Amino acid sequence: MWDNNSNLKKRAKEAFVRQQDQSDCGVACLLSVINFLGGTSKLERLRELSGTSKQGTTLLGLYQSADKVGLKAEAYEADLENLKKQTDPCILHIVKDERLQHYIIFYGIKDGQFIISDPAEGVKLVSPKEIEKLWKSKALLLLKPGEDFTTVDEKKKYQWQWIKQLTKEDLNILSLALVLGIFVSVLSLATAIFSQKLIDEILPGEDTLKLFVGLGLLAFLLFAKSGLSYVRQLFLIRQSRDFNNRIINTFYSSLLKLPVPFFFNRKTGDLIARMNDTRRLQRTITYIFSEVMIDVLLIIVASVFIMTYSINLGFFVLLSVPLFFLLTWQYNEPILKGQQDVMKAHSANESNYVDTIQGIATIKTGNREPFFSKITKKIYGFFQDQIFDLGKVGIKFTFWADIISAFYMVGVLGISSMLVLQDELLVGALVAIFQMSSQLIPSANRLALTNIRLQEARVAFDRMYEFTSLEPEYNKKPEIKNKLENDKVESIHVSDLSFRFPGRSPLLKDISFAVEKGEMIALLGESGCGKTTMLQILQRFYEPESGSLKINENIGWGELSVKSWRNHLASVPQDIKIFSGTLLDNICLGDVQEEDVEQVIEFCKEYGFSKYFEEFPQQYATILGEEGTNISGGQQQLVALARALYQEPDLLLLDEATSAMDRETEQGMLQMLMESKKEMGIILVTHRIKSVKLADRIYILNEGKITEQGSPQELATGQNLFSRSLEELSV
Ligand SMILES: Nc1ncnc2c1ncn2[C@@H]1O[C@H](COP(=O)(O)OP(=O)(O)OP(=O)(O)O)[C@@H](O)[C@H]1O
Repeated sequence: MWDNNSNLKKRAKEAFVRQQDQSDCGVACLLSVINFLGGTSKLERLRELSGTSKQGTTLLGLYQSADKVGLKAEAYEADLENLKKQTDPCILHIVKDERLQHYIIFYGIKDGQFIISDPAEGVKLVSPKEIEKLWKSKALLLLKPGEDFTTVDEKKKYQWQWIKQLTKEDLNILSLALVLGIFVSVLSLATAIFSQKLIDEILPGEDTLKLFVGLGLLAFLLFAKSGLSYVRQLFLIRQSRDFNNRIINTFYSSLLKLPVPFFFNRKTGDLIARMNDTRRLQRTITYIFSEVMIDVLLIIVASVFIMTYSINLGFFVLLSVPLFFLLTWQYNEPILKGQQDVMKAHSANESNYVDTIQGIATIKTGNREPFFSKITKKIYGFFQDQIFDLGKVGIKFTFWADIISAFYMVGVLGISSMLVLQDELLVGALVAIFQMSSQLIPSANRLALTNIRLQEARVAFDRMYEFTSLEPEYNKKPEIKNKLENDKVESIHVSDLSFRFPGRSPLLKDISFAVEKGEMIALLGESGCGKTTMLQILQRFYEPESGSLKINENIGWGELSVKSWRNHLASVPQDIKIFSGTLLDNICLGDVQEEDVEQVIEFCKEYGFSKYFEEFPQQYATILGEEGTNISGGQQQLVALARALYQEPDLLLLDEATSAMDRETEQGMLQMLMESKKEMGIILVTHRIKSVKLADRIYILNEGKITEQGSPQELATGQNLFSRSLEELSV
């Protein structure tokens, strides 16, 4: 037991996360516990994993999200005596002020008092009596680190490996750029040295020959500097291009491997903003690898050079450099916070653009342009305010950096002038020292800003890494062998399948149904009863909570990889996506080769699509999507149906796939499907009773369960949704 553990309260305080609003108390508790155990996560992610809504989080939602972040969670009902004995943090479900549902954390006991972390108030000691009063439900969630729990240190290690992997190919080119940079910096000191020789030796000696030789040498060095600088810049932009290509490709391809719900729950604008953030990463990497060394060298070389004229002056120069670092240290926090705020506001702004442009028709029909303009103005205004605030911090920083530079330049000039007056320094040397000092200041300034640059890149990197570190759906079970490689799916049997969205009550309960090749079955049910979700589970977008699915009666679902399973099915969803490209591209969804053209045209003729597609302005070459012709909802469904059938699936999932078609087209397509089903099994989800009537079997879903099943003839005589809809149809 943690009795009298004085360190515990301190650790609890360090780990404390304050709730942002009342609905957040559960996830704030969870994040505090994660911090306490040495891990790391984000409120946003926990909110999503736990299904936190405006009403808050259920204990079940917390349990499920804890499991997903690698914690071992156990839910109990306990009493005060059991609680006292706990040696791991526990989230308690309490009722505050007799009405408010709330979560708090119990960490342990100190001097007979309970160490409690309340996300609304902070860490405090509470008497057993008070706990008894608050903790009426006696429900607690015990949390321990599980096998998959990643600590901050481990995360850093993975991040470092990721960065190393990404920059491995750049090291050669960056090293070359570095070497060239060193030459360029040393050569840029040539002017200063020549000025000194000119003023102190050549001009007083009136030696014209020496003057021309000197000028020639200077010209040569300056030309060499320009040439080397040119080559170095070329190297750097090449590295920048290659690095950006590499990082975006890596980021984007790992993004596409993430499970579908990830995209359902994210704003497109936020993803785009994060991709744009990669440039910050590239700039910092280039700077760290190629310029930091140059700045360090320039400061050392210039200081040593100044020391050769005057030791004291050299020390003065060297000692002034830390002042820039001191200043940066002072401004580190506000600049970092400002950068984070700007990045967040940038994401929100991009998301708003995507949202409003995608919803333009709804906005216009409702004459809501003024409202959305106002919202956009506000969001953009907020984004600009964040840039402004960061700019203000930047200006203040620059102001103080200028003051330090002025102090430094006056100091250098003052000391060297005194040395000239005391005949310890020649005027030419003074000019050279002044020139070198002027070159040294920007280097010292840049060097001092390294930490801020690093932090900025770290924020951008963290935002990217958050996504790239998520588990891709394909890799979940890499050892799986594809048992179905050359075989076709002849039948599927779903048994006792249950499913719920994180933190929500069960949506599908013990669902069982079957479909065989040559059959069309229909799922019928009220809106929101889970039909679309069932089809999404079949596509393996979501994992069911329990139940099984057998393919061809003997292959378990888990014995197939997600990828190979999807090779056997095709779907027409409710929301159809038409991609930018020709009609042909949209049907093939891949590299269209010359031989495919004939094949697609033949396929469309055979399946009865050609009479619709030949009416398109350029027939199969008609450009569709964002940059092309807009097509009607019914035409979009025709394209999507052709796309699905062209894949020759064994299982076809149709979710309101003909709802926007005219009666005649719909009848034609249903007829075609009735003929095609000999090659596949079809699952139809529709509210259209005329289509349902064509099914071989109907499954009626009600309140998450299949309440009735049978052929249309069998169900028509009973009392159910199908028979009632039939009656309405005949009225
Ligand atoms: N990603 C999600 N997270 C949480 N709840 C969700 C999510 N997607 C859907 N739901 C909820 O699940 C329920 C079932 O949705 P689903 O789309 O499966 O219904 P449906 O039967 O297909 O409805 P319709 O006939 O209107 O198409 C709905 O209440 C919906 O709000």
